[in-house]
Amino acid sequence: MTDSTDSALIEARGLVAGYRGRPVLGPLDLALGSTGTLALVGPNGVGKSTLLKTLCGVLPPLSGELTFAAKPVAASAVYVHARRGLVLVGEHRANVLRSLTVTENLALASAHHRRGDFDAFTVFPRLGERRRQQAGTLSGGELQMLALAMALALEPRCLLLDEPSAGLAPIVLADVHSTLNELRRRRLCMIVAEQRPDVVRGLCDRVAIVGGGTLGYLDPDTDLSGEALGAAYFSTDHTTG
Ligand SMILES: Nc1ncnc2c1ncn2[C@@H]1O[C@H](COP(=O)(O)OP(=O)(O)OP(=O)(O)O)[C@@H](O)[C@H]1O
Repeated sequence: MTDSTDSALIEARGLVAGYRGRPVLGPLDLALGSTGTLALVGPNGVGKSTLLKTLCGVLPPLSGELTFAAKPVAASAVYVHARRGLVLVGEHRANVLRSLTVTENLALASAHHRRGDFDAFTVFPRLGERRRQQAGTLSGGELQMLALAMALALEPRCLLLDEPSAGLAPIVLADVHSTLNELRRRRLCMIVAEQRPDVVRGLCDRVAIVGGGTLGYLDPDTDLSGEALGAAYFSTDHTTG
């Protein structure tokens, strides 16, 4: 189930994640190649966000080793990791500055843009229609699109997404889902944390249930509907992957 560690873009060994010395998750191992996609599913409070924040260097690990592109991920500001291509879109879209317009937010993100050929308004035409609107007045779906567009402007090598479905109506969610599918087709490395397994169905080549302080890997063809997921959770070998 584990990608070859030789080619791992992001790799954790004996990683323990938590806050102020108190573990939430771990020790766990994780290795994902440069075109790998991994879904982390599980209910509220099991540690999905904690793991994403730790993997992207926002939250220092309590112990263990963590590398990105074969270099240690040291605790430092988000932009330092983003410059290396490790980009988190957090649950509360904190990368979006609410008092700035859509265009201004995209300009800020593009200031770090390496190639300059990412056109947010082609990928998200709806954002083009709202370009002069203050981000704080966007709908939940539009805000999610802006957060995603700003992350993509950084040309990530690995994109970490926390609850992309949060607060979205089904029709907007379909848009976000098709964007994520397109990113997968372009072979972007992604880790997507979701409470809703239906959101990640077909999106990732590996699926791990987060629970009991570690990850339990599932067959990607596993039925991820509610009851089946519960059964899988209890039958899964929660060993490291
Ligand atoms: N800043 C923090 N300080 C201390 N404990 C925290 C902090 N943030 C989260 N926790 C705790 O860590 C545990 C895991 O929370 P986390 O947000 O990672 O779970 P989650 O699986 O992402 O849940 P959700 O789906 O609700 O976002 C919870 O018990 C939570 O209370």
